[in-house]
Amino acid sequence: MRKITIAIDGFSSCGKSTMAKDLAREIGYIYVDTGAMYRSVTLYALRHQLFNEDGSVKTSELEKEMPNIKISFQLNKETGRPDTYLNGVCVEQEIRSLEVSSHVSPIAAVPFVREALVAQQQNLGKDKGVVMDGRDIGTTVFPDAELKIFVTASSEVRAQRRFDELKAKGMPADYDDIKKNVEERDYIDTHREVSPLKKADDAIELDNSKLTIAEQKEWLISHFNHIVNN
Ligand SMILES: Nc1ncnc2c1ncn2[C@@H]1O[C@H](COP(=O)(O)OP(=O)(O)OP(=O)(O)O)[C@@H](O)[C@H]1O
Ligand SMILES: Nc1ccn([C@@H]2O[C@H](COP(=O)(O)O)[C@@H](O)[C@H]2O)c(=O)n1
Repeated sequence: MRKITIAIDGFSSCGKSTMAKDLAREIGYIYVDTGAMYRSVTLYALRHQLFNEDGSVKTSELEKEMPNIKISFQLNKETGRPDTYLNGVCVEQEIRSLEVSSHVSPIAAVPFVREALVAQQQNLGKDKGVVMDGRDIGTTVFPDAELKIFVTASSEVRAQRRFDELKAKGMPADYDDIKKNVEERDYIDTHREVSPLKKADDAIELDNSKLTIAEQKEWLISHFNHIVNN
């Protein structure tokens, strides 16, 4: 069966990576979480004091540090999913913290950061057979992707899902803080100058507010089958 490129974009915490991971596992494709890459640069910047007091990025310092930031993925045999590594150390937990979530969108708006990560993403997907999720996969990273999905859900639903997830993991969570973070990231991601979050003209939109995880997986597999069988 021919291999294709699948781009899943959308708003924060709407279920993109859940959909992308489920599909990749089902069809035997590589899964790439591009948000994890922006989060890793953010973690590095936090650890190296590369933010100003007001939360803006110390861009010239960060630019000098970019050659020292190496991001990679390794399959976790227990979860069956790729873990994110920053300079050879697994940072899968740390990059999901609210502190990283609160600083990531300004980092992702920096043009040289995007340029470096987009080049790496294009390289990871150059042989097709990849499901990649993010904000600009269908518009910038792989504008020729055969299947493009744009996922949405209300901010209340998204915050509630994230809140439930953190609670289930026994982690501290405040619904209002999470909702505020989700909305702030959406605003910065849709308003930045370089590759703002937007639906590609040829993307299929899915509002999954009222869908279960199983239903959205079935919906996505049917779109995949339609493309590869026609
Ligand atoms: N249809 C759904 N119904 C209920 N919960 C869902 C659904 N889809 C995803 N979730 C849950 O919502 C949470 C956020 O999902 P996920 O991490 O996949 O979102 P995301 O869009 O990749 O987020 P981010 O942009 O922050 O990386 C997870 O706890 C996930 O299990
Ligand atoms: N292709 C992408 C992916 C992510 N971002 C930025 O990273 C943030 C975190 O992404 P998550 O998917 O893990 O939530 C996100 O809010 C964006 O600022 C991006 O710009 N482009």
